[in-house]
Amino acid sequence: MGTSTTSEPETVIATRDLTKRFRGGQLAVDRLDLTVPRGSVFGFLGPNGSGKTTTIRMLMGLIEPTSGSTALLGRPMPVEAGRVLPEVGALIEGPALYGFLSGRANLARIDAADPTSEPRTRRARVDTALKRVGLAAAATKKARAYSLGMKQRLGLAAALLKPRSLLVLDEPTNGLDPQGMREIRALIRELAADGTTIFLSSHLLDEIEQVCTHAAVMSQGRLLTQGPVADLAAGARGRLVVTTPDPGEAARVLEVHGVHGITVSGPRVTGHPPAVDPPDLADLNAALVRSGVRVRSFAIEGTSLEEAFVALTGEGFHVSD
Ligand SMILES: Nc1ncnc2c1ncn2[C@@H]1O[C@H](COP(=O)(O)OP(=O)(O)OP(=O)(O)O)[C@@H](O)[C@H]1O
Repeated sequence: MGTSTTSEPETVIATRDLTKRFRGGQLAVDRLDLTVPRGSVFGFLGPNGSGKTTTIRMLMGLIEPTSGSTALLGRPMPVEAGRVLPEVGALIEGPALYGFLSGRANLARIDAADPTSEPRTRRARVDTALKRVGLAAAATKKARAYSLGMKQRLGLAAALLKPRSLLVLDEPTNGLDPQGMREIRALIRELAADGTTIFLSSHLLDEIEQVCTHAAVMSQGRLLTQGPVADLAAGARGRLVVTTPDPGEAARVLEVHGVHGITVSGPRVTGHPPAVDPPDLADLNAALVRSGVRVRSFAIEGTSLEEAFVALTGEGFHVSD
């Protein structure tokens, strides 16, 4: 399923200087240049309030940008929305479902609302979509009896009633328990394996690392970086972790030697090594020992996206769930 554009553009989402300033003056998205390659699972990462939902709403033509431009599937939006949007499935801010209807009846209603969908093949389309998301057995249950994860899967099924080139999912695992999250992530991987480009927002770094091939990192409406996840994570230097019975002195010595963002928790002192590539860790260790710090362990931990984020912003990736 998936690709039905004739032109098959290599870039499925491209924004240039995309900006949204709300009426109150809030600059939610600031000159965003996003490039989402075809076939990617693209994670749009950022803490709460960093502008992800606003961007997605602009991409889908739900709100107007203040300035800048957007192209979906190689076509300018919103002027070509009529041609583009049928190829784009979206799940934004949770699916709108009727609790008193079954999962199947909900999908049938959504399908019927699409003037281009053929009524005679509706049942087959709905059943295929239900099967796709693993809800065939629960098809006749009322939607209000569905778990949050099942509701989310039903929302995805709605987005999959037609073959799509692109799926845009806003925080698809938000509010789900770990099992629900695993199910949605597995489904995203399956859809991607079929060739659908998937653009998903998340405030969860590990989620992006688990499912995405590419990512863009947002902070306060601005794009910090974008590219293949492996490249972003490789750019991080990792966190220095020292365990010692002398944490105060260790912190002082490390700071003098250019380690920044130091935190002390019991015997554990962590921080970011100086931006020398590669940092001379042997010298750092020797400096500690010279100052009489008793070093029990000295290691670099994790070169994850989280470290990349910290390195880019100089701050932790704090989010309120
Ligand atoms: N309709 C609106 N009017 C005014 N300000 C808004 C509006 N919608 C969002 N904002 C502001 O724009 C900024 C970005 O919000 P947005 O919802 O896009 O962020 P987000 O990264 O999606 O965060 P979350 O994960 O919490 O939804 C925030 O400061 C928010 O308060």
